[in-house]
Amino acid sequence: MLRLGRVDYVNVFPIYHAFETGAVPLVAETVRGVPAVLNQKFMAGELDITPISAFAYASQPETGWVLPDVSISANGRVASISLFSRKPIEELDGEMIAVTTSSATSVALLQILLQKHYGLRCSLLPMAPNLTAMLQAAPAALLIGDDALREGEHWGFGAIKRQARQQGVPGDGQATQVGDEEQPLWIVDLGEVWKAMTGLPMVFALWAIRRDFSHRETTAIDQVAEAFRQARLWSTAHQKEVIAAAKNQYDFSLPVLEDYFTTIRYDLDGVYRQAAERFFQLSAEIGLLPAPVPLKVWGEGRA
Ligand SMILES: C=C(O[C@@H]1C=C(C(=O)O)C=C[C@H]1O)C(=O)O
Repeated sequence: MLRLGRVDYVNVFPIYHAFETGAVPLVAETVRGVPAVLNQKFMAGELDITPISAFAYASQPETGWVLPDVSISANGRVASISLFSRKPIEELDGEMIAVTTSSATSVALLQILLQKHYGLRCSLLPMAPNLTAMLQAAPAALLIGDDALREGEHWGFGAIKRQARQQGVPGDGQATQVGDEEQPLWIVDLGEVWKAMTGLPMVFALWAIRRDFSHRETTAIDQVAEAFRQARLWSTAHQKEVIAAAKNQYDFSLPVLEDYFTTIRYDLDGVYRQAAERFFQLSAEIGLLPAPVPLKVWGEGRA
C-alpha cells in the first residue's frame, strides 16, 4: 500500500480531510510527522509520497519527482512562519537566533532574509519548538506551523493581522510590536518579508515522490496526482464543512481557521514554480545549496 506522509499541522487539514472522509477516494497508509521528520523518513525510503520541505527537496533533487498541482505556499503573509524577537529585527546583528528543529525551508528562508533583506549576520541555535525556552536561550526565535500560529494568537499578532486583512491593508513585512513596555516582543511574518523582497509567493513544501516508487507505480502516481487535484477542489467547494471539522479536532478558534485556510495556498502553477526556483537560487547564492535546481514535475518531461 502507498505510504503517504502527512504534515502534523493544521495547514494540510483541508486536503487530507477530503481523503479521510472518503469524499475523495485514496487508499494509503498515512504517516504523520512534523516536516523535519517527514523529510528524514522520505530520504530513508520509509515514505513513497510525502510533503517535504521545499529546501529538503532541493538538497537532494535526485531522490525523485514532485506532484504537479500541490504545495504548501503563501502569497505574502502565511500566518504560521514567524520570527519572534525581543529586539527590533534590525538590532539582531551578531546575535544568536533559536530556530525550530521541525523545519528545513523556513530556516533556510530566514538565513536568506537576514543576509539579503536585512543585511544581518546571525548564528542559529536549533531547538525544540518552545518559545519560552527559545527566548531564554537567544534574543529571537523562529517557529513554524501550529507552534507559530498558537504563539501568534497568544501575543495578539494573529488578531492584528486578521483585522488588517479585513480592512484590505496588505502586509508589508514590517515587524509588529506586541508585549508590554518592560518586555516588548517584535513579530514578523516571513511570508510577508519574502514577498516584499522578491515580489513572489513563497513555496514552503512540495509533495515528493520517491524515484524507486515511481519506477514501480506509474499508474498509481497518476491516480494520486489526480486525487490531490480533486481534494483541493473538494475542500474549496466545502469550505464551511472543512472549517467546522478542523474546529472539532484542533484548539484554534473559528476566525483563526477561516483566516488560515484562505491564507495558506496549495498552488503549484507558473508563478509558484518560478517562486520555488527563485528560493533555490537564493539558497545557492548564500551557500546553503551547492547549486540551484529545477523542479522535476511528475508527468512533465518524463520519458
Ligand atoms: C506554512 C508552513 O509550511 C511548512 C513549512 C515547512 C518548513 O519550514 O520546512 C515544511 C512543511 C510545511 O509544514 C508551516 O508549517 O507553517
